[in-house]
Amino acid sequence: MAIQLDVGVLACLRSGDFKAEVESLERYLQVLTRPPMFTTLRIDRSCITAEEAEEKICQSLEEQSLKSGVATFPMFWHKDFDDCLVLQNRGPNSVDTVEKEVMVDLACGMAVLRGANIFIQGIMAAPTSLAKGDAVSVFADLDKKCLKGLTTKYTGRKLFVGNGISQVSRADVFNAHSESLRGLAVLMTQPVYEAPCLSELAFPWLVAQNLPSIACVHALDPRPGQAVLDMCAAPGGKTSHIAALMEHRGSVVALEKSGQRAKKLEKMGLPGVQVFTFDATKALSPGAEAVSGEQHAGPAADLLKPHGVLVYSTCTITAAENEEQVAKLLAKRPDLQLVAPSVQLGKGGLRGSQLTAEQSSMVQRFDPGELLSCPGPASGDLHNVDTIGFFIAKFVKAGQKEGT
Ligand SMILES: C[S@@+](CC[C@H](N)C(=O)[O-])C[C@H]1O[C@@H](n2cnc3c(N)ncnc32)[C@H](O)[C@@H]1O
Repeated sequence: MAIQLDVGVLACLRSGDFKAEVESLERYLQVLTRPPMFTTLRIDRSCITAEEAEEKICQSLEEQSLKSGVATFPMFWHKDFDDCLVLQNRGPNSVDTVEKEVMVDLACGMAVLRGANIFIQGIMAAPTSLAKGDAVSVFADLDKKCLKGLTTKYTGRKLFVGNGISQVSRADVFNAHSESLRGLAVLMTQPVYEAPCLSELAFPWLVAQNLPSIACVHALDPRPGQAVLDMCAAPGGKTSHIAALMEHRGSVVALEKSGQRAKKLEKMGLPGVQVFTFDATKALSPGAEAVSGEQHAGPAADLLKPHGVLVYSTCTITAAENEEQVAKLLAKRPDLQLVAPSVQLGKGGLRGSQLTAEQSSMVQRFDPGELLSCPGPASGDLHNVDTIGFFIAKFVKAGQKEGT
């Protein structure tokens, strides 16, 4: 698969003074055409020991491997985080297609690239002859144009994601009653990209989470008994990590402006976590006012107590949402000091941003485009770079009193 820019736009950029920008854009487009080559699992070490967790995960991966025939995955503990297991994915494999084709929707296709099997609701089209036990080739509908229930081969743009064994007939899929809609439809036996199937690792003490999100909560470094405010909480990956590092002792207030997402988070029943449907930009101390267009670090600084720690993070790599927000906050709030996290995995800030060299060295920018830079990251560090795009900045508030 390749992502292509409009030829006219590209020619225009190349003809101008944008050579570096075009090169960097092309690097991103290459990286974005494949899934990350690592899966990271966060373990709530307040519930289980490292040895027990590792044993149970290995056992589950071996069971998956026996079912699907896909070999199990090399696994190691992240050297900086004792609650993070890293699994090495594989691919792209060269896989020959078979005659029967099953089309799946784009979201389902993307999940298959990250190790999932196919459930009935993801299927868009299948041949009329499809029977349980058939070998099938699975394609993702790239343009969302495949008609549900199509009986002929789809001829639009499609991405081959691998082969599998159908667990259902066509009638099972398209005449399905609502209760059977959740069933397994295709067990992937020859995926183009191989990764552990996360739905099969359903342990209460395990969360599949991107490495930068894990690094973000470690930068905050919450301790038992403290009080923490999570201002954009759902689906709750970081909230649950905060609660785990606090060993579920202390108080975590989780704000989420979407009622539906807040409800789901509340249903997780995390001990010590109070969930509120609330717009965090309105969570200001009396007398303070939100400035429109500013990110949540505006109000958060007001709410922070003296010596309190504020961690600002985004899952984007744009300077406008990252370095520029940090620079604005530092200019506006002399009581906030930018500090380096104890573990610095992400690279520093963008060159040429509004941050000084010293400030840049303290923020963490996770930028998958680095994978293709020259020289690239050392092979032992690939799992720290082959991640989603992310940004983390940590501040400490000045003050008289002790506390967090
Ligand atoms: C990227 S997700 C956050 C991921 C989350 N921190 C985690 O680690 O699982 C962003 C969430 O912030 C919520 N959100 C956006 N603006 C908000 C606001 N002003 N107040 C509260 N929540 C907000 C969105 O509804 C969405 O659920």
